[in-house]
Amino acid sequence: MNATALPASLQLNGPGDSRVEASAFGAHVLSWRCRGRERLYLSPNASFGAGKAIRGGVPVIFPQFALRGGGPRHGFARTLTWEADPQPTRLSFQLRDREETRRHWPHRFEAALDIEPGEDRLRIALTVRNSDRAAFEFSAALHTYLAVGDIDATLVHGLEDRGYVDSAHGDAACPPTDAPVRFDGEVDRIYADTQRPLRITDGEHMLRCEAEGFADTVVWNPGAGLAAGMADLEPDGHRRFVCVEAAQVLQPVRLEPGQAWTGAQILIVESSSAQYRIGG
Ligand SMILES: O=P(O)(O)OC[C@H]1O[C@@H](O)[C@H](O)[C@@H](O)[C@@H]1O
Repeated sequence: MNATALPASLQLNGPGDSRVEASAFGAHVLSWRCRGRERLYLSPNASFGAGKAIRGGVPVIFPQFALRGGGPRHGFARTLTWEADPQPTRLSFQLRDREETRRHWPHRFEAALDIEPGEDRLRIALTVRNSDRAAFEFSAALHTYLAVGDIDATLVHGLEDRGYVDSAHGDAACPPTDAPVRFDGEVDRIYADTQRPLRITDGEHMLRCEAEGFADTVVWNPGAGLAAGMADLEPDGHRRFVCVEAAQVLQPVRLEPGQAWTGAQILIVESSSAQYRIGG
């Protein structure tokens, strides 16, 4: 990690060799090592600052997704400093409404991010509570950058029978492809109602990805063309990650005063399996 370009971080060892690192800036998971290797991609060119989110790890998207709202792209949560409250078995961060948040989104809220490393897994949970006197709606996502050996060999399994919104092509509604998602250029899709586990393979390794509370899944890789214009990505950096995001985008969450919502993403290391190899 480039220490000068990234904020200070907190570390926590879980069972086995599981070890997570996260920053209070954005409540951003920067690293998760498990079973002998780093499982998240963090760009060596990543930087942070006012309105500048860290490229890689797990950005927290709240209270809006992309430009679907009047505030900053992907919301303000990923570029504000949260309050750290480390616990023995998890890293916890809290964010409450303040002048900077009310400027973009005029609601009183409490958000918490809990990051819990297990022997073969990482659980990341976002909780939002309405502390206002009126109902509000929001979108959210855990914008996870999974490390892969090579994007050309990477497949996302489990979405074969789901239609999707193609954000790369004017939000066109597309039918199911009956095949794993593969990457040979920009892929930017929102899949609705994806309740089952997904499997991400890169020809060598396999990760299972589960979600609770989040109804949608966003799959994103910029491809070579867009990546070349991203200053905080290393040359060919797009080859080293795929974003599989647990998301609530197409149907925003509505909370009445006093109500709370929790969405979680669980990443689970699985051993490689021939049945998931390309062409297998
Ligand atoms: O560059 P950003 O703001 O972190 O966004 C990265 C990508 O995030 C994804 O979630 C979106 O679907 C893409 O459209 C977007 O390009």
